[in-house]
Amino acid sequence: MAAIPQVSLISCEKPMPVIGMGTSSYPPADFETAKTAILEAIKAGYRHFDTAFAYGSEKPLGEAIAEALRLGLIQSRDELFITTKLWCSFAQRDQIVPTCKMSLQNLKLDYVDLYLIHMPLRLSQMIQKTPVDEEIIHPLDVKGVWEGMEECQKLGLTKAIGVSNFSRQKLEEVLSIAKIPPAVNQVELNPVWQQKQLREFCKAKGIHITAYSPLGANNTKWGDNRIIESDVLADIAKARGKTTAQVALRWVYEQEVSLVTKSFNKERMKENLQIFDWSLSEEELDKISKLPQRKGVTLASILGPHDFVLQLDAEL
Ligand SMILES: NC(=O)C1=CN([C@@H]2O[C@H](COP(=O)(O)OP(=O)(O)OC[C@H]3O[C@@H](n4cnc5c(N)ncnc54)[C@H](OP(=O)(O)O)[C@@H]3O)[C@@H](O)[C@H]2O)C=CC1
Ligand SMILES: O=C[C@H](O)[C@@H](O)[C@@H](O)[C@H](O)C(=O)O
Repeated sequence: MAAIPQVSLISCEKPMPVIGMGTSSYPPADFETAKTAILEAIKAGYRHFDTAFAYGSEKPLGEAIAEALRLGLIQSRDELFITTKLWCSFAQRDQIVPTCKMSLQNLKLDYVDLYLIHMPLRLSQMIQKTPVDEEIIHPLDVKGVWEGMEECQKLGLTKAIGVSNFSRQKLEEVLSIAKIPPAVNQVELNPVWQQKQLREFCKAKGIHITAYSPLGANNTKWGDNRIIESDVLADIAKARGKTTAQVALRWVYEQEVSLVTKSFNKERMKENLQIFDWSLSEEELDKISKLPQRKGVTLASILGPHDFVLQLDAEL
């Protein structure tokens, strides 16, 4: 297998592997299934894992890391790059540090590598299911919450801090008050939602983009099958002796972003790593650039079609 390239992030000493294993599964995986899949991913060569308080995957990830150390698959936790996210129900100045510590406890770690604000909004209740009632959705106190994130980094609870699902407008708000600028914005990015403008803005500001749902989150309740069923991608794949998924992931990587993709299937997780020893031709890139564009994963599809949420989606 070709080595996995790494990227450096601003305000962070540790480089990030450009491909990470997602851990948000649908339907939600039970503890053992998630832990076993994560261990398989470590065996397959993944060193970057993306979790979130909201996914319920912090505990199985923590257990898988402990087991990987016991088995000698890795010598030290430092060999891994672990990202987790602040859930919207804790998005208040005084709750950020305790919430980060709670995630560390779930993960059985002393620090994470990257801590992200999951979404640019606050929920005034803890939720067990989505969609949520409109009354509990509130604007984010960007200044207070970002100060809390900065405190997490200063305390050494995380090596880097960033955001997720932030539009250009929301990033500008953060940049206007930040002492530590966001290292990463994790957003949906794939051949059918290419995010050209956001990519240009982030590049100019030194904010690294990580693509989520690079395969369009097929077979989940938040995604669709436009990528996996794309004839254009399938034709390129056939001509190159690759799979449609590999063509999509390679295209994402060639946009100078990193990506997190989820597979709990042993063969597919290996397949998804085979994208670093070949490249797409100009002609293939051109065909992909002409694919019809539509956002697949909307905050409204997760939280409900409430005005405030629809407004956030429209900016993204
Ligand atoms: N910050 C945010 O708001 C969000 C972050 N994320 C993060 O990004 C990660 C990845 O995104 P996600 O939404 O899961 O979607 P992906 O685009 O990674 O797609 C995952 C789906 O594709 C299937 N799949 C994986 N590999 C292949 C393949 N080679 N061929 C065919 N099908 C394949 C998986 O099934 P199988 O497991 O059976 O292989 C799964 O159903 C998440 O797990 C999460 O960590 C995702 C959404 C939002
Ligand atoms: O209810 C749906 C799920 O929580 C889903 O929205 C998340 O897992 C999403 O992929 C995310 O990362 O935010």
